Amino acid sequence: MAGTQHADEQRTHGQQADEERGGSAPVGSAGAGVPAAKREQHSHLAEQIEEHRFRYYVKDAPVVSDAEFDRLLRALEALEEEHPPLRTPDSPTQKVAGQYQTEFTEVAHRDRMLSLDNAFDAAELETWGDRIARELEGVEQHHFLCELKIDGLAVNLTYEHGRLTRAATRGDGRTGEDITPNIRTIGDIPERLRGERIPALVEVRGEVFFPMERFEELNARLVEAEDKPFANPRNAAAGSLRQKDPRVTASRPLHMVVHGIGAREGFDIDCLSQAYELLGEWGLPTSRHTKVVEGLAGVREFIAYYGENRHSVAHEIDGVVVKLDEIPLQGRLGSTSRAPRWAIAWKFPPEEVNTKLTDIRVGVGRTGRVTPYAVVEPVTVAGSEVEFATLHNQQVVKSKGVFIGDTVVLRKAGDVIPEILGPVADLRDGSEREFEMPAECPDCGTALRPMKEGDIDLRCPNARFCPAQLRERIYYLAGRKCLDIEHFGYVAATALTQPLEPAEPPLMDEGGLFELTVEQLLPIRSHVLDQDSGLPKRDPETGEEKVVTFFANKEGEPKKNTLALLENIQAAKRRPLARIITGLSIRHVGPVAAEALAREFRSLDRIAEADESELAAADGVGPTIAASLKAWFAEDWHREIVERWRAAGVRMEEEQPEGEKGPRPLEGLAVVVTGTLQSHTRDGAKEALQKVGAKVTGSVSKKTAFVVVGDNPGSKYDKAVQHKVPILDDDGFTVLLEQGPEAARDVALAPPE
Ligand SMILES: NC(=O)c1ccc[n+]([C@@H]2O[C@H](COP(=O)([O-])OP(=O)(O)OC[C@H]3O[C@@H](n4cnc5c(N)ncnc54)[C@H](O)[C@@H]3O)[C@@H](O)[C@H]2O)c1
Ligand SMILES: [Zn+2]
Repeated sequence: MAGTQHADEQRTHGQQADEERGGSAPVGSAGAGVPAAKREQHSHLAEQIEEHRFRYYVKDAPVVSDAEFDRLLRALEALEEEHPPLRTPDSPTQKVAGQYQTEFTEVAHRDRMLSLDNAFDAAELETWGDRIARELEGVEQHHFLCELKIDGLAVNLTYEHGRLTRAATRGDGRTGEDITPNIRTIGDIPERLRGERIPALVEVRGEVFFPMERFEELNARLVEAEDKPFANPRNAAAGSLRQKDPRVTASRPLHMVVHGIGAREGFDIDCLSQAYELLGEWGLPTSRHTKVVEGLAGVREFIAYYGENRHSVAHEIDGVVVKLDEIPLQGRLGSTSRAPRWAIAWKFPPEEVNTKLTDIRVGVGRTGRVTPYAVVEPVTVAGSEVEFATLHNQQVVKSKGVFIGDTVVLRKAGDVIPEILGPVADLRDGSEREFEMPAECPDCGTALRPMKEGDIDLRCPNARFCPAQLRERIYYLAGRKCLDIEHFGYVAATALTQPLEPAEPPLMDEGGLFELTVEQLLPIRSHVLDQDSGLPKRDPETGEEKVVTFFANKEGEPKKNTLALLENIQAAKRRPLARIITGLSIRHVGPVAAEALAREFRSLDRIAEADESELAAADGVGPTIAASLKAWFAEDWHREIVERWRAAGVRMEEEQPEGEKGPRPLEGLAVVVTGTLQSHTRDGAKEALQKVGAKVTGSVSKKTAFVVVGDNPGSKYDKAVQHKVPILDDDGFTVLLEQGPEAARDVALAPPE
């Protein structure tokens, strides 16, 4: 079947549908016989929908979420279902988007561009599948082509003899906007098709999208230029493509994925999936995530898979599109005025909602970092209720362009913490205000400041007495990454550091952790704080702040968990050294750095005594961590914590790992390895040295015991000569490992003349 023939047939189907509906509505008195209230409701809804479509398709700045828009459209459909005379051909339910006057030249599509019908649940998908089966009775076989639904905007690319001659938006499906110069700036889209069997004509349909990970950067640039930021990446895609000046489009990271074909000449093809293969060979960006399946079971499997793995794909997806793969069968099913009958869109639950940004507050973290966060009118998104969203720092608040009082687009994708995408700027009424970072710590009143020049983050410098910092440190210390103490969660950390009663908290800093007694715990009454905001949680019924006696039961006796908690705290003293180090909350010393420190120095005292260059030279440590360690140990109260822990019996030395308990003749010696050795790889040499107790460091100093040099040793060799450090070659290295330092010194190389 020739492509153009198929296109004509589709057009006829559409027109028929239009005419049928036109015939059923009495001309000049749309909705006659329908109660006036219903007619009014209908026209009000229709008006709202048209307004939203205009904002969405023309201004690229919708003011309601897609979910909200879909609700309105469904309400209109329900009304028309109830009162069919209301379903006139110009109803928004019967049209593809709509036709608007824009600054672009109008161009006709050779073949109509349609929208898609939706299936919102399994039953609707089933109904669609049944209908296909009914219509195709007698047909031996049909297949479903499953694709991802990309959240962008549809474009129609016309290729004539392999040359891109025109590109247009969807418009009302018959006529779109001419965006040819803009499309030419998109790198994914070839100017000329290459390869074989290039047809005389083909309309290629696809979705242009804006990658989520580049979105923040775009809005930051717009805000800086005092332009309006976009509310989400789909609007950014549409807004970037529909630019009068194609140079602006060229500056935006737009991409496209092919999802259909329209009119064609000299291009006969049986299946859409085969068409995609050819389009891919010609250099067009096709999707790797399509699949041809036989029955609805296969469709359901595809939907389930991408429902679970929605974020494993490079672009944002908002559903799955299922199409009949055989093109002649598509023609047989035809289309309505707005959507093909041979395809259906399965929508995933929305990840974006609109809500009000009621406030921006700041929270104080474990290291004193003060982080702004958004307080929003509670909304449910991706299955959970969201009240807060992180804003990272004052720079991020600025670059997102959001004001307090704005309606904002909030996104919660999978397990990721909720974030604010952007403001719905068109809804501003002038009462919104810009966020200002407070000058003082909200928990202790100390003046905030950056800790280093050039730091964006502001911190509360009152590390010792700031109650928020202590609470967060204690919570972290008891947590998974450190001491991993069961029954010691956020409520316990709050109760121990900032109780309502007694006036003096049992923990003034982390030093007292292992000395806690049951007598100290029983009288504690405290708030239950929300971990995201640090604010007291309230009783949903009375609205009062929740106060708990966390450790004692009604009789004032210790709860079972309280006793277990105390035991667990004692047991935690024997955790590996790296976990103890991590628990000290030293800046830049997370679990990985702590592992490195424990491995290289094997004792907390040696870390405290090491000088900065020695620390910096250790593998996995480096200058930033070294400086931070020095600064930490310089504080008296920090050293007091260590002493109290030592007295309580906390592990201060790394135990020798099993299997490494052999003799350690090089214990404490610093050795540098440089150049390529014949006998060992670099890592192998290091391991061999560490096994016998040596400390492998990265730079040569007076304290270096040996420098082992291979081929092409570089400057470390010169340094060794300069500091008169014994130099060993491959053979000398073997002597060092097998016979020890005395023997090695004897075979050290003579310094050069
Ligand atoms: N928030 C608002 O104010 C507002 C206003 C109007 C429309 N909308 C939103 O726009 C959407 C409705 O627009 P619609 O009529 O384009 O319908 P649709 O988005 O539900 O489906 C049709 C479109 O899906 C796209 N698509 C993506 N991947 C595809 C694939 N693999 N195969 C085929 N098509 C694919 C095409 O662009 C096609 O035109 C809804 O999500 C609606 O919520 C929102
Ligand atoms: Zn503070």
